[in-house]
Amino acid sequence: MSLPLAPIALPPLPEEPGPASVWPASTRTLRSGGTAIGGVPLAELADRFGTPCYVIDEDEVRNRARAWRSALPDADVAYAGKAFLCRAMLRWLDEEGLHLDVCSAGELELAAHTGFPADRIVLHGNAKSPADLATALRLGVGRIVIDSTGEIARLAALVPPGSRQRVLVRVVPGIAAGAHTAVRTGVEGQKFGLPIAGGEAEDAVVRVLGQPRLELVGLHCHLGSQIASVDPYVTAVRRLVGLLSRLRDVHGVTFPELDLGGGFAIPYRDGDQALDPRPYALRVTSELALRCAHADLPVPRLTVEPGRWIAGPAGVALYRVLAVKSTGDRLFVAVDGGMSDNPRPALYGVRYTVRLVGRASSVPERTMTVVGRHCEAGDVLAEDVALPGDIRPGDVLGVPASGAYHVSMASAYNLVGRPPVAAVSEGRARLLIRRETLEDLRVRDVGE
Ligand SMILES: Cc1ncc(COP(=O)(O)O)c(C=O)c1O
Ligand SMILES: N[C@@H](CCCC[NH3+])C(=O)O
Repeated sequence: MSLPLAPIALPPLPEEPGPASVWPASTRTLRSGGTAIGGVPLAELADRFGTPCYVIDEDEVRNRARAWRSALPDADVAYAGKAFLCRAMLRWLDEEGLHLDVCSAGELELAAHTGFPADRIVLHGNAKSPADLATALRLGVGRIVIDSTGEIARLAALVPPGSRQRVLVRVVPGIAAGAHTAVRTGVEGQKFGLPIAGGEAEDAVVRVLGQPRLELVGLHCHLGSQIASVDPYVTAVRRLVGLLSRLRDVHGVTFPELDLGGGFAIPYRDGDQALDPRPYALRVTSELALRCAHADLPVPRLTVEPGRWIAGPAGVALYRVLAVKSTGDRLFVAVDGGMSDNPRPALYGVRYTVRLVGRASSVPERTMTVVGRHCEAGDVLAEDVALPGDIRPGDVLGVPASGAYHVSMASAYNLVGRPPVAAVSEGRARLLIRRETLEDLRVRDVGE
């Protein structure tokens, strides 16, 4: 078991934050020409665990969790488990003092199983099942986020007599932010939350206040994902404080908490914009203090919910080249994974970085497209990337920024089996999640 690391000292904030790297901070180029992470050569990991394989740098996860905690020492930092969850990850987050955002009974049960404190868990979901709500109440989660009006009485009826469940109401502030329409949740016309503009948010607050078994502790909003600018969050603070002010004026209530969700951008390729927690913290907390002072409201305790920002840059996907093919004017490098372990290029058109990580090459680079092994022409992992011209079957390729929304969104497409996850730290590697075997897939098939 590794001990918690000493708190990292963050360097003073530069005027203009420099570009963030797409590789974990522990990445080194070895004398052999290969690449190591957490002190472990990636080629060694590919041999030991097979490919495709996901590698997660424990110290990178811990340092990124600490970056948010030290940027916002008076706030709660709730890691969004949907980005990537497993028992070891939960332990690291618990040791780093984070809270946890879950959106299903499955994520909740896993957290409970590892002993993650239930009062530090917040349950989300636009369509929570009876099992989600029952599990949340049985385990005693700290907060449940109300996402629709119909959910209010349904939840209240499940709360045992004599107790109260703390809840937040998720509101839609009418702010378009995020890298793709599929991940923009701050605007009206999508399935999450209750709009401020249409009055649905205020109506829900009034209904929750009418339920003695629910304790409304504040508002929640989540604008979307891959947001690189602090501006939309500052606008969200203004709109949410505007609603808080109205709720106090009209209904005589004030709340102790405000949850601004996550969505903080990371780079996938050199030059991509990333969100830095320090300017976020500075601008969001000063805007909140200012707006609350103007409205004569108590300043609520802030919660943020980073998922991708903590897990994404800590993960590297490893693939082995199976085929190299030139057709027309295009050069394709086909690897042994693809859209079943990384659906993100197909879903959102995301562009990734790829590096030859197992050996050196002095052959000049050529532009090629790295594709997966699945039965779709759209199974492209990285379009038009520069790789050494002598790439050949057997080579190991590494794809950084793969720690969030890959393994957690992996599928059984073509029955290839989901990849394993190995953790690296201080020169050691250990398996966290084993590969899904053909036997695992077969045992679910119980009919004739
Ligand atoms: C409610 C909520 N909080 C937090 C997150 C985490 O988002 P991200 O991983 O982009 O930080 C999500 C997913 O977008 C979400 O739906
Ligand atoms: N799954 C998305 C983002 C949505 C996050 C959950 N609300 C991604 O891969 O980027």
